Amino acid sequence: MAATSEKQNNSSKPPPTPSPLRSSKFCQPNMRILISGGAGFIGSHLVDKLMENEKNEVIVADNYFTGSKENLKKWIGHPRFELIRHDVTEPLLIEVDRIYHLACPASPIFYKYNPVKTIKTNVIGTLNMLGLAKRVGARILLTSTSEVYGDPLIHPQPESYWGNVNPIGVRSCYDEGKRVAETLMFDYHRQHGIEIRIARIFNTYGPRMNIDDGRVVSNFIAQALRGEALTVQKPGTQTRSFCYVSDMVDGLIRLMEGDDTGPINIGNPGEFTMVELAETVKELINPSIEIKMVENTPDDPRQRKPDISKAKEVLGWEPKVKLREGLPLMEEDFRLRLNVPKN
Ligand SMILES: NC(=O)c1ccc[n+]([C@@H]2O[C@H](COP(=O)([O-])OP(=O)(O)OC[C@H]3O[C@@H](n4cnc5c(N)ncnc54)[C@H](O)[C@@H]3O)[C@@H](O)[C@H]2O)c1
Ligand SMILES: O=C(O)[C@H]1O[C@H](OP(=O)(O)OP(=O)(O)OC[C@H]2O[C@@H](n3ccc(=O)[nH]c3=O)[C@H](O)[C@@H]2O)[C@H](O)[C@@H](O)[C@@H]1O
Repeated sequence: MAATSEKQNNSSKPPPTPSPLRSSKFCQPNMRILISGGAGFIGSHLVDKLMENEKNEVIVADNYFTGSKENLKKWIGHPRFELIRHDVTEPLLIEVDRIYHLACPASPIFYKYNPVKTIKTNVIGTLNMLGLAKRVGARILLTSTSEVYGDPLIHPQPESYWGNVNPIGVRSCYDEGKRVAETLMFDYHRQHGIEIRIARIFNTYGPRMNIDDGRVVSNFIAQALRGEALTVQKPGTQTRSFCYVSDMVDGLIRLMEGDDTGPINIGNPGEFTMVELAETVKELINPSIEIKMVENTPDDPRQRKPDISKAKEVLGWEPKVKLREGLPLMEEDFRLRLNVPKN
C-alpha cells in the first residue's frame, strides 16, 4: 500500500514533447516565457529581470484588473516583448517554453470584491495555463500563497504543514482557490508528466504596488505621505513577514530554473506585528503622524512567518533586503507617484 501511494506521488510519465511549431523556421532559438498577470506588481518586476537576458522573449497576458500598462511602459514596442489583453479564464493558444502563472488579484480588498471571479481565476485560469503547458510541453510555475496555511496553528510555517483554512469564509475564494490550483498542478504533473514548480509567496512589498491597493505596507506608506493617521487593524498584535520584491523575483527565477517541484516557501522570515510596522513607517517617513486602531476584517490570520529552510537548501536562496532598507525604496516610488517631494 505504501509503495503504491509512493508511486502515485511521483510522476511516472515523461513530460510531453514541445510543440513542432517550436522548431519551425520562424522560431527563434530564444527561451519564450509567458507571464500571466505580468502587468501587476510582482509580475512587472519579473518582466524587468527576465528582459535583462537577451536570450529571453517575454509575453505578458493580463486583463488589467489590478495591473496596468504603466508598469510595463518601458518594454512596450521592444522586439523581445509582447503584451496581450487576455483573461486567463479563457484558453490561450501560443507557443512558449516557460509559464509563470501569476494572474490573480492579490490584495484582500480586490480578491473579495468579486469572489466568484477570484475562484474562477484560480481554478479555470490555472486549468487553462496547465492545458497550455501540456499542449506545448512548457514548464509552469504557480505563485501560490502563504494563505494556504490559513490561520496557522504551527509557527513558523514549513511546507509540510497542511494549514488551518476556513473553507466558507470571505477569504476562501482566494486561499481555497490557491489550494485547488496547487492540487491541479500536482494532478497534471502526476497524470500528464507536466513539469511544475510551486512557490508559496509570503507578503511581498516594493515599488509599483497600487497606491490604493489596500494592503498594509502600501496603505501605511501612502497614509504617512498624505499626512493621514496610520490605520492599524485590531488587535495590532497580528504578525506578518515582509519580503522585498527584488528578493522575491530572484527566488521565483531560481525555483523555475531549478529541479524541485516545490511547494517552496519564498518570503522573509523577519516577523513584525502591525503596530511595530506602523511605528517603523512613522519613524522613517513621517514622525508627526498618528497611529489609530480600526476594526479588522473576518478571518485575518493572527501570525505568519515562513520557514525557509527548504528554499535555502534547495535553491540556495535567502532574502537580502531588510524591512528598514526596503521601506525607503518604496517611499521614493510613492513620493513620485503621489507628487510629495522630500523636504
Ligand atoms: N504580493 C504578495 O504579497 C503575494 C503574496 C502571496 C501570493 N501572491 C501571488 O502572486 C501573484 C502576483 O501578486 P501581485 O502582488 O503582483 O498582485 P497584483 O494584483 O499586482 O497582480 C496580479 C495581476 O494579475 C492580473 N489578473 C487578475 N485576474 C486576472 C485574470 N482573470 N486574467 C488575467 N490577468 C488577471 C491583474 O490585472 C494583475 O496585473 C498573485 O498570483 C498572488 O496571488 C502575492
Ligand atoms: O502573503 C500572503 O500570502 C498574502 O498576504 C496578503 O494578505 P494579508 O497578509 O492579509 O495582507 P494585508 O491586507 O496587507 O494585511 C496584513 C495585515 O495588516 C493589517 N492591516 C491591513 C491594512 C491596514 O490598513 N492596516 C492593517 O493593520 C491586516 O489586518 C493584516 O493583519 C496578500 O494580500 C495576499 O495576496 C497574499 O497571498
